[in-house]
Amino acid sequence: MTTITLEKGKTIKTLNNIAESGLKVFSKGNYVIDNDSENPEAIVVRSFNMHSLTFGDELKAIARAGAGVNNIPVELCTEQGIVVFNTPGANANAVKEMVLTSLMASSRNLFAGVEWTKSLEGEGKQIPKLVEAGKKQFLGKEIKGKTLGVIGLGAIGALVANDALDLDMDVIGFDPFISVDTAWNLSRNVKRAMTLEQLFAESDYLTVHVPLTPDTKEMFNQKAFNVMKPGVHILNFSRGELVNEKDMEIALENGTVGQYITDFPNENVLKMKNTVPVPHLGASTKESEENCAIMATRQVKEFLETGNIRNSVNFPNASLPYTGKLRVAAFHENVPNMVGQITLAVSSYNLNIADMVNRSRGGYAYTMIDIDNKVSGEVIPGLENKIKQIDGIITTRLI
Ligand SMILES: NC(=O)c1ccc[n+]([C@@H]2O[C@H](COP(=O)([O-])OP(=O)(O)OC[C@H]3O[C@@H](n4cnc5c(N)ncnc54)[C@H](O)[C@@H]3O)[C@@H](O)[C@H]2O)c1
Ligand SMILES: O=C(O)CC[C@@H](O)C(=O)O
Repeated sequence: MTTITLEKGKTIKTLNNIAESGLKVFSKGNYVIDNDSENPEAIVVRSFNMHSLTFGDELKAIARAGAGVNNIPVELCTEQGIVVFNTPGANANAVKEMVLTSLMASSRNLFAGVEWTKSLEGEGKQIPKLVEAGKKQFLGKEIKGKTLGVIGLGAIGALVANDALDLDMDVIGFDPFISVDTAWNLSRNVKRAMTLEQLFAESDYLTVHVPLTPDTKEMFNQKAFNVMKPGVHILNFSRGELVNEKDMEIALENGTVGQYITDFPNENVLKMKNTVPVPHLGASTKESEENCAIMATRQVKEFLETGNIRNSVNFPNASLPYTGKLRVAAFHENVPNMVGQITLAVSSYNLNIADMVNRSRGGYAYTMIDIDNKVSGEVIPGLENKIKQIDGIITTRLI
């Protein structure tokens, strides 16, 4: 356990191995990293499943050093006013490199070939002869000129799609919610599929880069396999639950799916034919772990120290330049007259507003108000309590 203690500290807990360069972010300021804490102010996590945890009343933020947040009870956090961050794009290059490596290696039957070669240990001088005789069982396919279907054109999918074009593949993509930023970065040579079925029908290789949501869960199922080209290779570096395992097992047995390369092995997956189980290595590079950890911890630190929110998956993003004067930060229901009531509470203490921001997201909103005056210590708890009593306020901080 790493412990960095300065005077009275804000407690940060980590639930997975977080790169030291990220934790160093907390060495400036009053922070204690205590992985045994029952009531931390912030948690930094990677893949640890947080669904059965209960959260202490000090918890203000959870930062996922990575992309997928399906291991975090995001809705519950929102209801409790806990901001959840992730680190968009910070591990995208690592995953892209892993996808392209696996695409080529599996197409050349490299994994199965190497495994077979190792089984020849003990055959002594016969090995070269056995290799030449046995290699025909691993005859591969070149990816050049074949079609790669990319589902989800976000940070990872767009990188994969662009680089696959450079490998002389034809690329077809499907993403009904593509962001403007990604659309700008995507090569115009990536063909747009209008439906998932069209993409399934045209692809020799499929790679999936979508979050796990109720909409995407088990998107690879019998119905999908029915329209795919026989022998298609499927790469899943997103989440295991995107695949209906029973249907995948049958599709592998009858050759509808030629190979299934997955970063999410389990007991069933390990029993399936023609499967390449990878131990969740997609984002496991030094560079990616550092990028994610630094981005996650910086976002948490900024939020705790200034209230500013960047890259939240449940709160609206909102920031104001921090002047060091008193700031009110309130998370509340997105209903009429909340800002009016908060500013009324502020003016009841005869305080002047220097700056403010109010942003909403779905049924919730976040308001930050900067006070112009020097505020005495006694005013702060009174003002905080007054704001907390407003109907619809979920959490309030005076920073
Ligand atoms: N194996 C690993 O180590 C690893 C690492 C990083 C991310 N991931 C997984 O990959 C996922 C994608 O990561 P990212 O960084 O590219 O995320 P991202 O948010 O940048 O991109 C996701 C894309 O999926 C699209 N999308 C959402 N629903 C869709 C649907 N129904 N059909 C088609 N497209 C849809 C979105 O519009 C978005 O463009 C993550 O959610 C995570 O589960 C795994
Ligand atoms: O932390 C990891 O190693 C994996 C991260 C990955 O699954 C993600 O969603 O970003």
